[in-house]
Amino acid sequence: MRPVRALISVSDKTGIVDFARELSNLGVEIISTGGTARLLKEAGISVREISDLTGFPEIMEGRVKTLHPKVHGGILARRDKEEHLKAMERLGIERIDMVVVNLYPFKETVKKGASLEEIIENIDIGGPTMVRAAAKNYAHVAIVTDPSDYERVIKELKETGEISLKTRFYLARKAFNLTAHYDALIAEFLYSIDEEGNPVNCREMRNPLTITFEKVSDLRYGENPHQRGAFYKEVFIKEPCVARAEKLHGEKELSFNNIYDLDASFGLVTEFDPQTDGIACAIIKHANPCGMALGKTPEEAYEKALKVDPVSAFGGIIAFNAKVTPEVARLITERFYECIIAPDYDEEALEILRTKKNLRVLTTNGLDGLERRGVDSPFEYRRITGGLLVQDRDLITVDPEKLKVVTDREPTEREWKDLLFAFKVVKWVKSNSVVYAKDGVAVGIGVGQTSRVDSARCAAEKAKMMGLDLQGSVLASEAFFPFRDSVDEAAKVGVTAIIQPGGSIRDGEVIQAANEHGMAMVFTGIRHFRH
Ligand SMILES: NC(=O)c1ncn([C@@H]2O[C@H](COP(=O)(O)O)[C@@H](O)[C@H]2O)c1NC=O
Repeated sequence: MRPVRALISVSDKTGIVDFARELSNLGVEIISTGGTARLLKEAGISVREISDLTGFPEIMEGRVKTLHPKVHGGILARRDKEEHLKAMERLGIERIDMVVVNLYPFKETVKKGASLEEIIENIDIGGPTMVRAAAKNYAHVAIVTDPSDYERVIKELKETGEISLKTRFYLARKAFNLTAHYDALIAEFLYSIDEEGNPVNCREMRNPLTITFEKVSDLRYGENPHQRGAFYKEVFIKEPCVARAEKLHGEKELSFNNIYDLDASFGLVTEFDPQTDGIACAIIKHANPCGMALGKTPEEAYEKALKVDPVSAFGGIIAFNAKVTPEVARLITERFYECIIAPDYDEEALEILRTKKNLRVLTTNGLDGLERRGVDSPFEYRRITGGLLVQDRDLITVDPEKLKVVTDREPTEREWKDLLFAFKVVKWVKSNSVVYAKDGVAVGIGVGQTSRVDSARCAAEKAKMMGLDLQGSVLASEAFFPFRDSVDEAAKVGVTAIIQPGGSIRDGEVIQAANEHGMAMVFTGIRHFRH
């Protein structure tokens, strides 16, 4: 296809002057809208105003400028159909062979926190209509939506005098991907507010579901080297998180597994408020913590976390809920870790960490309070073959007022502290999970066994191997105990208090076991399965 006429209407004017000049020099007539036409004319390019083509002025502050049969007839006409060509001739419709459009900056307008009125005005109507029309008619028309394609188009035109079907198809696919993304963003925004523009705190599980993401980068591979991988992020996410994190050091790219583990590590440490709960350090392997502790300083939290399982910690991911200090940075560089993530770093700490070539250092540039988490990203998505499971993120926190002591004995103050700590940690351990805790350290972490009692046994075994004493520890279970066996196991190693959701038909038996062992037991009424 050799283009005779191009319609140019762009919001992002990057590179448009050079592109239009090249087209014009190649003999293509340029038609353009308001601001674009002005810019091109100022650059000395010969431009015909859209109103000259339509015979109709731009109206309603630009709400209607290209929405006209003379525009859409010129784009949509099939050049291989007699009837279409006759209609063009009869109605004086001129062919438009190339459409160069990019859309009103809806995303940017939302992101800058503009008023609802301004956001609505930035929903482009004329642009997507032309983009879709031209993309539909890719057999005859070229649709250019991305400034990074200008060079390719000009090169092809100069070399062959035409834009090939292959290129037109490439451009058309890209164009529909753009309008789909654009409309998905509009829908996403509208589902996040009420009719007056106030944020809604519970979003609908809509049908159909259109979700859209922006590509952050390609990855070297997926979970395994034979799987391809890429990393995408939500467009409107403001919450400090891994998807928005900034890499401060480390040449090596983050891998698929690194990103997944970083997410688990940051999720776990941000369960804890550094001001009220203390400084949290988590060491993660394969999305499970192999070390987790609270401390008064990052170095104290780190040293305690490391003791939980220094063998597994090798090559792990470390996270903090507070600023990384030079003291802890020094300790970290003594061992091999893949990545570290924290809300902030001391300058000197960064310098120390930078001496480790392969360590990737990430910052989330801050920390949201728990109450803000999930506001702009409320859902969790899990793919199954041929489908998608959607659920609210597991953001519930235990309300101490609603906890129920079910045993004869109440937990002591020290036990209470550890119980609440352990229940937050166990939420981030793959089910079936149990966590033994003592003085703010997860001294035994029972990960992902198919029976709860196995998790309890494995964690106790491991603690023993690591020389950690479970005497006087507490135990948290992410789901109820179906039998009394785990309670008996816990008693054997010296557990004195247990926290669990409750709700089993054998709760009576389980409570009786706890009473027999002189333990305190607390029901949360909240289950935290994690698959
Ligand atoms: N209303 C219309 O008919 C219309 N036609 C094109 N636009 C958009 O107007 C923008 C360009 O405007 P200008 O050339 O005035 O700077 C482009 O992003 C284009 O997608 C329109 N704007 C919005 O719907």
